[in-house]
Amino acid sequence: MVKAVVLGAAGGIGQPLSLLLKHNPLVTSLGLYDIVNTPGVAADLSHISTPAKVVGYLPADDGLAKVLTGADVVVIPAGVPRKPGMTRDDLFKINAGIVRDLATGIAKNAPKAFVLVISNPVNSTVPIVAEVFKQHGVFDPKRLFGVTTLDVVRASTFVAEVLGDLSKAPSITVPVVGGHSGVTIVPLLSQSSAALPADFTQDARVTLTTRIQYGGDEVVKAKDGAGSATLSMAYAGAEFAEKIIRALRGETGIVAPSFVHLESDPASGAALKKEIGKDLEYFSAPVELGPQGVASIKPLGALTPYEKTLVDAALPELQTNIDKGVSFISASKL
Ligand SMILES: NC(=O)c1ccc[n+]([C@@H]2O[C@H](COP(=O)([O-])OP(=O)(O)OC[C@H]3O[C@@H](n4cnc5c(N)ncnc54)[C@H](O)[C@@H]3O)[C@@H](O)[C@H]2O)c1
Ligand SMILES: O=C(O)C[C@H](O)C(=O)O
Repeated sequence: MVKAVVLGAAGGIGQPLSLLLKHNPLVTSLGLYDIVNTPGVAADLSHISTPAKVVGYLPADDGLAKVLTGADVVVIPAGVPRKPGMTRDDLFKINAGIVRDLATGIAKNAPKAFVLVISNPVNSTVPIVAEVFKQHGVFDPKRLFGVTTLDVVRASTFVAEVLGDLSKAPSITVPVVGGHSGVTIVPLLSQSSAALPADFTQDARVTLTTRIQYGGDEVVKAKDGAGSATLSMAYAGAEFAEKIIRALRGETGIVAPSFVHLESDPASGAALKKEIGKDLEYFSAPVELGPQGVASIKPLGALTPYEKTLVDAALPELQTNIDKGVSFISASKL
């Protein structure tokens, strides 16, 4: 029995993500929460002939507490998306408070749930959730994940495009590490499971790396004011949620990159800090998942000199983003 909950379920990501979770036979109960429209979304999804029982709540009548009760996995895509010209950090002003309030609800009603944060800026919203949990005395770093899967999905697709064969995309894996914004997104193309062409130049590698780093901007620009990636994000979020669900059901050997607290597995987290040469609290790295959440954080492995410069360039911005999330909660009255 697995109860999955989507907070922000009526939004651009929330609706297709809820559809994909309803389609997943491992989900037996699906709770939807938003400040608008969840009864309609829930009624619609509830007619689909798959096992999950669907319920939808609004804030009235303690809806947040009700939807979270019994949750095993909580996915958070609530918050505003970017418009052209904005950075993810520009969303902090609105989304930080939304994520803080939802995290407070989780801390009170589902403190043992696995929490998957999609709301941007992920590099700051994940620390916000952690700090709220700490203030409520329920923080378990193993159970908190920033969802960076869309970067991994993009990297697989773009490498398959370079190889001229999109049918390879589902089987290509490229670790993408660091964080989830601009320069903090670091694709390790040298570790792609499908080798790039032998004549692939350094210029082409830089272009491909930049495309992965700024894939989000490509969508924001194409949507021209109507938001950011929703459908590809729903796909990526559902893929990551399924990995989490399989791990919590006892399946072993599942590895996926995610933005995690480096104390989630102290030994491998300390080794990663040494590898990157900085005492960061959070970093996105390939994580081995287990029934308790983070089982271990994998090393980045051998990097090319170019990839090393990318990691070095990511570190100061990551530190700033993390500090911003942490200070937001230390300055907030919960
Ligand atoms: N991690 C990633 O890779 C990634 C990818 C794409 C988008 N995002 C982020 O996901 C977020 C959502 O994007 P979207 O396109 O779905 O936006 P959207 O505006 O379409 O949907 C957001 C939903 O959140 C709801 N919401 C707002 N405040 C809420 C609250 N307090 N409680 C519950 N629900 C609330 C809104 O009513 C809306 O339905 C944005 O912050 C966006 O930047 C992250
Ligand atoms: O680009 C955005 O603002 C949304 C998301 O983070 C993405 O990578 O598509």
